[in-house]
Amino acid sequence: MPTTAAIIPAAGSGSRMGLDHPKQYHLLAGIPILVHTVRVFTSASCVDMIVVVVPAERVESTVNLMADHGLSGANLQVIAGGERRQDSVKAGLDSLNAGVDIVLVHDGARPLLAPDLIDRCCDAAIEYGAAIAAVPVKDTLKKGGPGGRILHTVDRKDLWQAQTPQASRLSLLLAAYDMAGEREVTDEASLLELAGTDVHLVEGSETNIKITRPDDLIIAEKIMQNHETSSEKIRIGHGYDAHKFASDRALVLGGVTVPFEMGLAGHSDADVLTHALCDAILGALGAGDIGSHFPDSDQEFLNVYSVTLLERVVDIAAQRGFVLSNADITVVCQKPKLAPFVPKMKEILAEACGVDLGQVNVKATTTEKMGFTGRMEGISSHAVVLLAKEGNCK
Ligand SMILES: Nc1ccn([C@@H]2O[C@H](COP(=O)(O)OP(=O)(O)OP(=O)(O)O)[C@@H](O)[C@H]2O)c(=O)n1
Ligand SMILES: C[C@](O)(CO)[C@H](O)COP(=O)(O)O
Repeated sequence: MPTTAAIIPAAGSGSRMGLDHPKQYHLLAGIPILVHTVRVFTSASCVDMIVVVVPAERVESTVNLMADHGLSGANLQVIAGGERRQDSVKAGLDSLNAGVDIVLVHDGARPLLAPDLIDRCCDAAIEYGAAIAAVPVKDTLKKGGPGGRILHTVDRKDLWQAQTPQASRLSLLLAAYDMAGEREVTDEASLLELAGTDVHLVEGSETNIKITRPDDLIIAEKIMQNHETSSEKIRIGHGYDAHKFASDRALVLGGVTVPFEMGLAGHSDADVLTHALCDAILGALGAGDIGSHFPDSDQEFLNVYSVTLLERVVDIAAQRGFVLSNADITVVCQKPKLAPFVPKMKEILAEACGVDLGQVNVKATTTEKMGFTGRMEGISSHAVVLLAKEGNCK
């Protein structure tokens, strides 16, 4: 298979959207538009590498943003764009190594493309040299003149509205750029046509919209709701943690200080039950674990009340549009007996997660003196959670 690179131009200012930030960073269903777009390309089997082209001042923050959403690695590069879309695309082309055969250019502001459209554009570029996504014009078109007067009607027969991806052999697009010089274009096909390259049409979709004006966000939200697969509506996660007993510590479990002659060792308050719940939520999000978000090398978290960490984890989920549907936690503890404290634990954890009491369950068990917990070396805990997209959890 030819080596294929995707270039995602996302360095625009989004002036027509009228936001105080570039539209490609605006949240769509709780996730930045650009993250949605890049995610589709990371799942495309024909794409070997992705170059995201962003405003120069946002390169570093975009790298972090992608990593926060589990998008990182040698095959995902973020580089600075240029003044015009075509300059940003050229910056992407210049970043590619000579081994790339096919290049797909796709607007970062088009997050709703279907993965199969990427494959079809790629296949067409391999077959014909160049191909773009497009949809047949369905409205009657008018040429407007001064004062909004109609000059004439444009025959819409055989007219197509160009979209992206716009795909071609890398060599053809580089040659087209060389030939075009400073000519202003609004898509790659224009350059290829000017260079005499036959460009083929691949039927796209009306849902592959470019988010350009405020109304487009309303349309995109609705399309996203219909697109969301079950994995984007609900997410399951598991968390596990264990801590050793320590004589000079308080025993904190589920946010409750439990009277006992020993506590648990740890950088924080070592609340093993709450840590397992944090890891289950982060696991459901694909967002790492408690150690990656609250490192035990950071003085900020020395002896921290772990329920405050849980609140921050719940915020991370909320930023991605997820709320806790329910949690089931099992703490494995030979001694002390925890049953009297379970109701308070549930109350504290439910409040921290912003859910009803019935959505958080806490169970305590011994191991009949088997294993490290049975030998009173420490306490462990498992947690399982179900997260749901806002509006889908009841
Ligand atoms: N200098 C530029 C201008 C645009 N783009 C990208 O090209 C795509 C399509 O451009 P458009 O929708 O016009 O985005 P903006 O230029 O940001 O919008 P506006 O024209 O409203 O300012 C977008 O993903 C945009 O980020 C880019 O990478 N570099
Ligand atoms: C490339 C494109 O999306 C095809 O429709 C369109 O030309 C981009 O235009 P913009 O003004 O840069 O959004």
